[in-house]
Amino acid sequence: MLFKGGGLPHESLALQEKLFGAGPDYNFMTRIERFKNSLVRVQHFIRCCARYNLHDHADKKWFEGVAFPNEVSVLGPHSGMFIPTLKEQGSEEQIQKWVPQAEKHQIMGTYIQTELGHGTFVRGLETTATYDPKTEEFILNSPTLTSIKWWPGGLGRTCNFGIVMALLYIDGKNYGMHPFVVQLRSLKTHEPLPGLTMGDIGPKFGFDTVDNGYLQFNHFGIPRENMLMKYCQVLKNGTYTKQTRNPKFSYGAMIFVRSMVVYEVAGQGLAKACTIAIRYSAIRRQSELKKSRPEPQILDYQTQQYKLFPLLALAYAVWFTGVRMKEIYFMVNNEIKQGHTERLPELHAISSGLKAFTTSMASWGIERCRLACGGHGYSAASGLPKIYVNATGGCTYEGENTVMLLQCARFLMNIYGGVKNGRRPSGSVNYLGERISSRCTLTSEFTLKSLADAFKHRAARMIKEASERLNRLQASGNDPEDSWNLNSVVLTKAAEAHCHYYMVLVFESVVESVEDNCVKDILRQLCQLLALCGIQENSGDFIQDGFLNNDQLELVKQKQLSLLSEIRPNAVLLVDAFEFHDVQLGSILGRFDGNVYENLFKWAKKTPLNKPEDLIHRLLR
Ligand SMILES: CCCCCCCCCCCCCCCCCCCCCCC/C=C/C(=O)SCCNC(=O)CCNC(=O)[C@H](O)C(C)(C)COP(=O)(O)OP(=O)(O)OC[C@H]1O[C@@H](n2cnc3c(N)ncnc32)[C@H](O)[C@@H]1OP(=O)(O)O
Ligand SMILES: Cc1cc2nc3c(=O)[nH]c(=O)nc-3n(C[C@H](O)[C@H](O)[C@H](O)COP(=O)(O)OP(=O)(O)OC[C@H]3O[C@@H](n4cnc5c(N)ncnc54)[C@H](O)[C@@H]3O)c2cc1C
Repeated sequence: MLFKGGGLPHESLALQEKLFGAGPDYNFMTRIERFKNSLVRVQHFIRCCARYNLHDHADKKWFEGVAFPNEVSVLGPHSGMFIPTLKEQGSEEQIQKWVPQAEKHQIMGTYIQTELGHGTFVRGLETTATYDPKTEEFILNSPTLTSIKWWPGGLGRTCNFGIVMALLYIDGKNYGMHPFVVQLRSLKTHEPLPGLTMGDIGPKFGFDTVDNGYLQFNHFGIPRENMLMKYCQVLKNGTYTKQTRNPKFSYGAMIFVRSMVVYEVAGQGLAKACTIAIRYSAIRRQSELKKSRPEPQILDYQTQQYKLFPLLALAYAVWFTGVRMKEIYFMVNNEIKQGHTERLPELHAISSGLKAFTTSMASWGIERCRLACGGHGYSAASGLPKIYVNATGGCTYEGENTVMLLQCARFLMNIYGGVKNGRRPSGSVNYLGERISSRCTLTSEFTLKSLADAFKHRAARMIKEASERLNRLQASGNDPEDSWNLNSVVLTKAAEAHCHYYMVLVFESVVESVEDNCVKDILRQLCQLLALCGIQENSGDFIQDGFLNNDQLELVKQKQLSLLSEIRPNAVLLVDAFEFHDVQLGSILGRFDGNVYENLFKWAKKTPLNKPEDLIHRLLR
């Protein structure tokens, strides 16, 4: 792979610098300049992919990380949602019609589902697609103000196509949410087609380079052939047929992006923030550790290590978990394509849970990295603000995190209920079929197996207790919906415990798979630190049923602190191992050459506010 991170031929790095490194500074641009600059880079990116024959997905993703550092371009919704939905939900004929055009970027599409009044509650969406057998068209309409499509990336100014999720009506009957391919703009003038009102939704917390937009339909007709018909069809005479029992097949695009977000957003964002903060902490010297001795690297303060090394361990854990999540997605998706849908519920649950768990942890971790960098961490030059606003969007899009945890909890309750009725669970929930051992095997050795077993015990206990509490609530007269709501805090915590165990288990399996003993030992330290910090931060969960006692918790704390000094010698190497190019980091604090102060001063002098400007002089006179 030409551009794969790691062992890149030097000339390729020079190529990246030439192509994308020397451009205008993102931090000195207005929102409109950032958006326009992103479009220029999108065009350049597409031309470069063609010129250098970049078709390998990993190459394109790596190249994308250089072309759009810590930002989403309009290629995100196009390549991450529009094309995958066409491929997953379109008939062969529809795939042949639209996918080649989309892959050549002759059409640019987005995924249009959320409305002004609804995002989470998909069944509450109001946009209608009413079939007219006379014209053999679907008439798309926004019947209310709240039904205006709102948020889709690229919808404001860029995309000329979109997949619209709308309620299918035939002869007055509502068949539920279905996907429709809609041309939004003229391919000649790029003007919105008649019957469509479109625009950008305005400035946001981040995502400056994407024109998230709104779209209002006014009885807009599209051909019958534009409903994606892999799993269900509408015949010319209006007859509705379907080949799947599961109505959730149309929700497939969301599972795909959720599965990708774990690695692409949470994993990458936290790893970059750790790289910046740990490299800078090795450069920054401050205060006095010992009288009449030089100022120490701030990375030598135990408190600085305590801030950053658990996050480094978490970054490795999320990275490995994201890789595993992708593997599971593609494996189960292939099974589904062959008609085996048994694992779809588990895929939905684990992708929902891990997307929520890892984006929340990553957002929290990126902010702690900023805080660990003092004043310069608060400067845009650190790169950390941009990394944060880009990553934290992942807590909301593709399913708001609380809602996603509840979806995961719903699956866990189904599985746990099945176990009590004799069903044997498998896959990521197979442990729920085991008897919960109350015997804690943790010793001062803190083997990875004993640590993973502690997280298994915690998850199994919390899931069991959530289920029992749900039953008690119902037994005391609450209806199922109220019982669920009155139990939802407990349910989200049980889902988080499940995801936490899953992440520790993945990390343990990766460590055991490493053959090089030196690397194995270092990764084992990180996995131990991840687990010990998890136990300490959630100690109530581990002592509540007497699984751990105070003496064991004291051992946990001591081991945690001793690991900090054991990891210190390898900390910078461990972030260098992520192999982020300086252009991908977008950070003066995290530069590979460590030349921070000189470049910070150079950068500041270039800021537009330092350009001689009469108006400002007049204002200040
Ligand atoms: C830049 C690229 C350059 C080129 C590089 C090469 C490109 C290659 C391509 C690869 C690209 C990689 C992609 C990168 C990704 C990272 C980049 C990020 C960029 C992101 C930009 C932002 C994009 C954002 C998009 C959006 O936000 S789209 C809108 C998302 N909206 C939601 O998620 C809504 C959330 N709500 C819901 O999903 C549902 O309402 C609900 C699940 C909450 C409830 O649904 P419902 O009420 O219908 O269901 P119930 O709760 O009653 O449950 C009923 C049963 O159905 C099951 N269920 C529910 N959902 C699903 C599902 N999705 N699948 C399967 N089953 C599902 C429940 O489990 C219930 O089952 P049960 O009855 O058995 O319990
Ligand atoms: C950066 C970004 C990009 C986006 N891109 C797209 C896109 O390309 N295409 C697209 O269609 N959409 C897109 N979206 C929209 C996104 O999918 C929705 O914002 C998201 O699904 C959350 O839905 P909502 O806005 O309705 O939040 P709400 O659900 O209104 O969330 C508000 C609060 O209500 C709570 N809540 C809601 N329901 C429940 C429940 N059942 N139980 C407990 N609490 C609940 C939530 O937990 C949250 O705390 C994007 C959003 C963002 C921020």
